Amino acid sequence: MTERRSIFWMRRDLRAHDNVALHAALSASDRVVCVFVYDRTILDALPRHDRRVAFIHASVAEAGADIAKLGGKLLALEGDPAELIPALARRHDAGRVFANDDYEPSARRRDAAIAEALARDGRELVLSKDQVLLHKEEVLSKAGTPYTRFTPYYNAWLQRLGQDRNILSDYDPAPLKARFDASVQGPSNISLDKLGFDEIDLEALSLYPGASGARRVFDEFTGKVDDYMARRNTLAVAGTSGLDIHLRFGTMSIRAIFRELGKRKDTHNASVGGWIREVCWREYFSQLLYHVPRVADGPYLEKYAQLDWVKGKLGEQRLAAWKNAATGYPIVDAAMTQLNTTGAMHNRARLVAGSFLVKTLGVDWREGEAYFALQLNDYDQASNNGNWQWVASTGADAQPPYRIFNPASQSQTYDPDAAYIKHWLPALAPIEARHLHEPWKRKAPIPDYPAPIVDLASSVEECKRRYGAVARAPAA
Ligand SMILES: Cc1cc2nc3c(=O)[nH]c(=O)nc-3n(C[C@H](O)[C@H](O)[C@H](O)COP(=O)(O)OP(=O)(O)OC[C@H]3O[C@@H](n4cnc5c(N)ncnc54)[C@H](O)[C@@H]3O)c2cc1C
Repeated sequence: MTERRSIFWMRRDLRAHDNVALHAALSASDRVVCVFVYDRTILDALPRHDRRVAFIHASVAEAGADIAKLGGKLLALEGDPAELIPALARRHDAGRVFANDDYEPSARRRDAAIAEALARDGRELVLSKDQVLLHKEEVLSKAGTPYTRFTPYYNAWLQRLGQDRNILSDYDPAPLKARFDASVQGPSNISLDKLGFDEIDLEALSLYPGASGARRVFDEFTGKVDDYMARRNTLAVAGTSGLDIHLRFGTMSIRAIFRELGKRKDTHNASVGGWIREVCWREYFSQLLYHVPRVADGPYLEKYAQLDWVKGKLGEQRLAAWKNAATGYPIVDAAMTQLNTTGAMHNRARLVAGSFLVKTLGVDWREGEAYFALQLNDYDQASNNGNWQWVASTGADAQPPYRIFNPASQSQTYDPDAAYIKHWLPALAPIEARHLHEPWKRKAPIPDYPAPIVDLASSVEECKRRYGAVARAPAA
């Protein structure tokens, strides 16, 4: 049955093409009003200079232009969606609001409130799967419970993908373009200045917004995907896809990515398979946050709530040194400099810097999680939380508690020539690489560079004591 009028509400799916909710709205309606809301309840907490807001702004502009090319219009609003969406539905007498599902606890609360407000007026919020290939109850164990270990989840996920090619369907809006409503009054975008944010030169940060940016990054990656497994851990090379921000904001459909990779004759080569496995971690953490939302506030393994973190003045000093790239461990300081200046950080560097904060400095992983949430261009609550809990050994299928990343050996293995360190800390360029892996072994201290803030050997003992105390504690 077609509705007279519907709303398509664009959120973390900043594209017109192959967008499930947009396609659902066009399929079910005579007229579709498209809207994006700059959500003040999220934006008000962000600093003025926020790379993600600039990326979203440019991507909304491109999505709006693409919708206009199809004969429609994207309306941009600013405020609280909990008020704006029901009001817009009333104004246009829309029976249904279509949007793509968001699995974060705060988004689910928002959507539940909006669904309730719409229902009071006899309207409906319709949510579709778009952000991931498989969601919610689609990958469950034989007992019907969510997976809390990655490998069985991955095997079941692969099997499910292999069984149903429709999962990769292309939701092309073009055949339905006559149903776009271009008559809606209001702006197609709002300037960054009016929103209270700075313009940012994204290209200088190698960030290319919108569907065109995603296409550019994807095409570049397909040219080098065969080397993914060989190069993905080398800190000084761009051996990974760089699709993170595009997956985060939906500037490219995950289905399109898989369709295109599937066209290759050698889909099963180790590098493509290895990359697909990494993408599965994203879906694993997404379903985990959906099924176990309490992980947003504390450890999945609840006994680790008792960990005796370094707190008070010492904890604050250590956290500040970590954030400010002043730990005296070049690999960690280079990683934090990359994050602070660009919003990006290599996955291996995230593991090293994360482990350093939690296991070497003894600071609560939630401090690191919160800092990454503020800084990362690709910040995604499920992936960030899941990875921090992996590093801290508190998560569902995390690394063992006594596995501690040694910053010196990580540096030697993944940045042997110290090229990554020297790139992000150019003042250290004249220093020999071996002294940058273990500066404390150098006869004279490195000029103008801090001494290590903790001794590595004692920090290992301290970490074992901290985790051991919980392991020995009687069950609650
Ligand atoms: C402490 C910590 C925090 C992290 N926080 C985030 C975050 O907020 N957002 C985020 O997208 N990733 C996060 N990651 C995972 C990973 O570092 C990034 O996804 C990756 O660096 C993105 O670069 P890429 O797109 O070039 O990766 P590629 O290696 O090309 O991987 C392709 C895609 O797979 C997904 N992926 C890869 N590795 C992981 C992983 N370990 N967990 C979940 N998804 C993964 C991402 O969507 C990524 O874009 C975090 C990792 C750590 C250790």
